[in-house]
Amino acid sequence: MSSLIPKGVFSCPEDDQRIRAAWQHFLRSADLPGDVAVRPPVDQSWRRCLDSRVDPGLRQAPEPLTEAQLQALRDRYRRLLDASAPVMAMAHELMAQTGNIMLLADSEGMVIEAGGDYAARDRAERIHLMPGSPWDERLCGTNAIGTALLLGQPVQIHAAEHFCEGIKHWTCSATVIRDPRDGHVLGALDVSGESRSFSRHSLALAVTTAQRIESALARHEMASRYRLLELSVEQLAAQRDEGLLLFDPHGFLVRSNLHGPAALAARGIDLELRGNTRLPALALGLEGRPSGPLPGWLPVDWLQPVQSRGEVLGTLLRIPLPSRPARSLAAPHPRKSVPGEREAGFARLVGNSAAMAAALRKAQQLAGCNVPVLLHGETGVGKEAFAQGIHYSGVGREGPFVAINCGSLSRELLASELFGYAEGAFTGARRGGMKGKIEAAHGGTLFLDEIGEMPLDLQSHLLRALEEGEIYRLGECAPRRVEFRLVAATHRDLREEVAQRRFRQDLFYRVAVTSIRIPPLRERRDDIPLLAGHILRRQAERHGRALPELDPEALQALMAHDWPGNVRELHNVLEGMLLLGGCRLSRDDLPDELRPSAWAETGGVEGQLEEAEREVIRQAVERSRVNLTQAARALGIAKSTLYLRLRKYGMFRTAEAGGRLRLD
Ligand SMILES: Nc1ncnc2c1ncn2[C@@H]1O[C@H](COP(=O)(O)OP(=O)(O)OP(=O)(O)O)[C@@H](O)[C@H]1O
Repeated sequence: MSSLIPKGVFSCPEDDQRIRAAWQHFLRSADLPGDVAVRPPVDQSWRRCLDSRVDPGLRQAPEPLTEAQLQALRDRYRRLLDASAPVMAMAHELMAQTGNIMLLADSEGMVIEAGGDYAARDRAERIHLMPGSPWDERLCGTNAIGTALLLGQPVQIHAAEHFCEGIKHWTCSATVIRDPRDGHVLGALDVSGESRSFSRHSLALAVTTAQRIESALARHEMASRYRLLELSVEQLAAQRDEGLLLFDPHGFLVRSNLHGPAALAARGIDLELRGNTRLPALALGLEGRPSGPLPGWLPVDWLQPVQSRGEVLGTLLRIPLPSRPARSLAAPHPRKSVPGEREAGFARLVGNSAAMAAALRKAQQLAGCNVPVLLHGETGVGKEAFAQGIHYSGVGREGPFVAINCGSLSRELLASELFGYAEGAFTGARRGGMKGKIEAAHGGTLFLDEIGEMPLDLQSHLLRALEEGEIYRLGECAPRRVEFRLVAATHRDLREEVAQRRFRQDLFYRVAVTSIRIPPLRERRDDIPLLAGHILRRQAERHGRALPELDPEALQALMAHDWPGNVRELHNVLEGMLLLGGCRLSRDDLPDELRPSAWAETGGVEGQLEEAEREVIRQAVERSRVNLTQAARALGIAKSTLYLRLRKYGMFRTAEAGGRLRLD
């Protein structure tokens, strides 16, 4: 991301005359007069211009590219152009009649896009400040685009500060645009106008616009990584004896399967698997093929493009383990689970609804693949139960399962719980220090509940633990090796948290791409009968009670409820009913919030009156043992009215043993 505006980058138009005189002196003697303060970035740039023999009498930048050449350049910079299109369009509108233009340049200073005031654009074209023209400092002397690119920071160049005569009636502010993945400079954003339009704010505008472009780039990047992983996850999860490394279209490593490090080591390939590992040869060219010569150790038939609808989104590098012959790339054999089969770790998760089946299928698929998994869902939907399922069905099932909730601890406590501490690290620290949860999860799974609540600085330490496989206990200088699988959970939208800068983007990439949404109970009401039966059986056993029968009316109420607390709430309700009710659990045994008033959706006073009426009618009918003439008389209403009311409230008059009413 662009840094904040450093000191000394603003021009002082009131010094313009003196700076022009200093420039003339500089051209004569190759040095500045002692009494004029030319700002350091300008002074240094003039000296570079002299060294590069830039012609100070230049009246304009070199001739622009032809239309075809410019188009080819723009194709190369498609990603940057797409990310900046909305802000350039806005600049066009906002800068109308301000005398200012906005320019986007590539990393060499070649202008690739322009927007803003039309009249100013016409005047800018006279000095070739336009798409297709190069504004490299070595060609055009001191200028905001070229100088910002050389310095890698924002800079304002006003009037006489420009090195070449023909540009001295312009004022320009520019900053660099960096690639959010690794911070390398992608290009520059410039705001320019004739010198009378000078404003200090132009530089602020350039910096904020560049930041918006960087954010857009990061969002695009996140979305395409998401797609790439979605497309490759089945292959990465498959239990095959080969190393699989997934690379994005720019040649950055996205993921490795479990055998990746072993396959590299077995073949003596020296490639460290870290978050920013890059194989430049795997950067894809325009036609979706690797753009550079492959390293000697990499035969072309190890490469498999990952495609969607004809577009190549990345590359899967498949490294056969030396003992086995390489398999045909065309015939991958992903491990398939038998339909309906539920792996051991997931056996205690109940539910056959389509939504639950989809979540379970994905969890079983990811369990076999050593990637972090993010579980997304409301409270009580079963995130921890899923995490355990993934652990007990995964490769580390023999190791420990360690859970910690990031939302329930203060920052300090969470830090020491996660990373542990050395003896004497702080007052009250235990003698001998303490092992943290990450170390405790070594060889197994760490379940980080509510990861979205983790403070930003701890997120960096967690990322390091994931990427480098080492942690430092608080107060210790030597790292400790840790190897664990991360399963994280959150109820938050982590993309939004990243956008709001409350969650680190690199950690998001690491954990959120392989995510599973666990649907809330209200989206899978079909599961409630099965779940209710399962919970009642378990609780009856636990409390040494006979298994009670659940009245259909009560079940219907359970199915109609919205369950803000999801399965946990259902569990608590049923346990309470079991302990307080008899051998048949009816609607009367339901807690108040699930009684008819809560499931009748009318709500408010009207709803409550109706509920009261319904209850009076029910009692009268039951007391009369479903003799409706007698019940109507007891209620003081006509029998026909009673019929209408019974229909309205969904009661029908078939009496069960004991004369109870049931819902229609
Ligand atoms: N599909 C299911 N089948 C059986 N039991 C379930 C299921 N889903 C959840 N449970 C049970 O519901 C209770 C709550 O589940 P769990 O603690 O996993 O939820 P959670 O999403 O992690 O909750 P929180 O967000 O509050 O931490 C547990 O007792 C769990 O065993």
